Amino acid sequence: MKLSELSGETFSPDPVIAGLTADSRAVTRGFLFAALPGVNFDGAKFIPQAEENGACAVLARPGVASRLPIVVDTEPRKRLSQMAARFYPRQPQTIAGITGTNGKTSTARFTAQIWQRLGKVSGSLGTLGAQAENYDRNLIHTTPDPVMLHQTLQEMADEGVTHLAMEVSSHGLVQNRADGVKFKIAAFTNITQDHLDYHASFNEYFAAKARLFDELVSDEGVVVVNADGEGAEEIVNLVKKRGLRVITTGVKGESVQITEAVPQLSGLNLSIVVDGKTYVVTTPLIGAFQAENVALAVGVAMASGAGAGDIIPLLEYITGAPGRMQMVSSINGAGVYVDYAHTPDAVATALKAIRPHAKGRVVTIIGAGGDRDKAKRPLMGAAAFENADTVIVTDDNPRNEGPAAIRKQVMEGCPDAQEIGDREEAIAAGVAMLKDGDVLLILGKGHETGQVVGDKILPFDDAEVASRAIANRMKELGR
Ligand SMILES: CC(=O)N[C@H]1[C@@H](OP(=O)(O)OP(=O)(O)OC[C@H]2O[C@@H](n3ccc(=O)[nH]c3=O)[C@H](O)[C@@H]2O)O[C@H](CO)[C@@H](O)[C@@H]1O[C@H](C)C(=O)N[C@@H](C)C(=O)N[C@H](CCC(=O)O)C(=O)O
Ligand SMILES: Nc1ncnc2c1ncn2[C@@H]1O[C@H](COP(=O)(O)OP(=O)(O)OP(=O)(O)O)[C@@H](O)[C@H]1O
Ligand SMILES: N[C@H](CCC[C@H](N)C(=O)O)C(=O)O
Ligand SMILES: [Mg+2]
Repeated sequence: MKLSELSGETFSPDPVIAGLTADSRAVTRGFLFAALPGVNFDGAKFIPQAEENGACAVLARPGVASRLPIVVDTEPRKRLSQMAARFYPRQPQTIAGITGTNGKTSTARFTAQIWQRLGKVSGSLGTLGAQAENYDRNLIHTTPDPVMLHQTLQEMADEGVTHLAMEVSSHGLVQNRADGVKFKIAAFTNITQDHLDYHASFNEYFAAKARLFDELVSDEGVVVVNADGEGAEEIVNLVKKRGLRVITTGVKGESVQITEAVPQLSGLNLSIVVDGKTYVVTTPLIGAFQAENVALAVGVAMASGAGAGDIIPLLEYITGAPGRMQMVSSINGAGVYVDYAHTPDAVATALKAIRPHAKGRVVTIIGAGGDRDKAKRPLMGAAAFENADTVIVTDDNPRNEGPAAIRKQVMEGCPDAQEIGDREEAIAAGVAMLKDGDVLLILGKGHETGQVVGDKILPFDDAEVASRAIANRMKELGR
């Protein structure tokens, strides 16, 4: 594709663009290099390196000089997204963007499963990568950079995917990563504290999420809102101003109303009312909060044109996302679970959700990530203290921070907790204290397969480590 076609402007010379990237190190011959201002660097600094690597054009803010043809834009991130969408023009026909602090991955996975059982070729894209029946791609971010994103959307469309449920993170929204995506549906889970290391205030965090609803979803789009989530009312008001159709879901939902969500030992019984008709269904999911995510997924499927009577019976077959309230095994009649809660609200929610599964004590293991929102750490500790009987504080991706200092901040919220820095030892200690009827809930890493220490990723999988700890404990006990 020529630069003029890609940019919509006239250029002479008008080079053929072989690819796009915002990383000078990834430039090869014939690429357009997008020089983006970032948190650490101004990408303009890398134009010489991009040239050396074979770049034939540049995208940059006004005032940036280059001897290559240059596309100038005051919003280069937005422009890069538009260009990526032109370079990779095919997208699944129906894309639902899902945002919110907690529940995006779960809702995206549920939606894709519903569509699949309705006979659509469906997929999901987010924290767990991009997946469809014949497609599996690992992505570095929940919402990848626009080039990787549009390449993935095109590959999925070419694999026949027509229906895609896609997570849209607040970082992705601020950085315009998804501005070229044609969202027919936008869904909102909830908003509570997270990422205040990156967003200057909670209001800015909220404004980032709101972009999906006031700017990105199409004018003919449908918005689906979990009415039980914090921030729901604001989102509903905002989209009503735009005149978009709104579907609200949850206990307070008007379109998809949950009238009962009763946790069972191995599932969740739900009563859901749509258009005055009550549907009763048992899902195999653990955790009362999953009712919110399931109802939201039902709303998204309805927004895509399916009927409640076709959708709701399918919930019987829905499976949870890996690492979300996932039962690993049991020992001494005590269940061991792994969950991805890494915000104060998620910690409280997950622990409350596991309580009905414990006849005895709820033991939890918790840590907080380094180089991320520091203010949430004591709040996560306090949520653990308030909702568990025994708390062990350990490490969770210290990244470039001192792990002891992170643990100390978590322990401000739960001073009586046991502190065991080494995560494997912490899990072994948690397993060793279990008695008949207890539950151990290991929080924070969910599906992750590594512990990020400095710039190294050491292999670490909570479910695997917990299984090993259980096997060792059984040996010790002579079973
Ligand atoms: C805070 C944040 O989101 N930063 C992302 C952002 O970095 P940045 O623009 O600030 O980059 P920078 O380091 O200042 O560099 C500026 C520019 O120079 C370029 N550069 C840099 C060095 C070089 O040698 N050559 C070069 O061209 C960079 O590619 C960049 O375009 O753009 C980079 C390129 O796309 C991302 O890798 C980087 O993600 C960082 C590593 C990250 O960890 N992001 C996380 C927090 C994130 O995005 N998380 C969200 C939310 C997860 C959730 O759901 O909770 C996600 O969607 O995953
Ligand atoms: N509706 C909800 N309300 C509150 N907490 C929830 C909800 N859904 C999930 N959680 C909690 O949040 C954790 C993460 O869930 P999930 O992965 O679905 O969210 P996410 O929004 O995709 O997170 P991330 O931003 O890290 O990608 C779960 O393991 C659970 O503890
Ligand atoms: N998507 C989340 C992942 C957090 C997972 C937790 N294990 C951590 O490292 O804090 C984030 O970027 O905040
Ligand atoms: Mg996610």
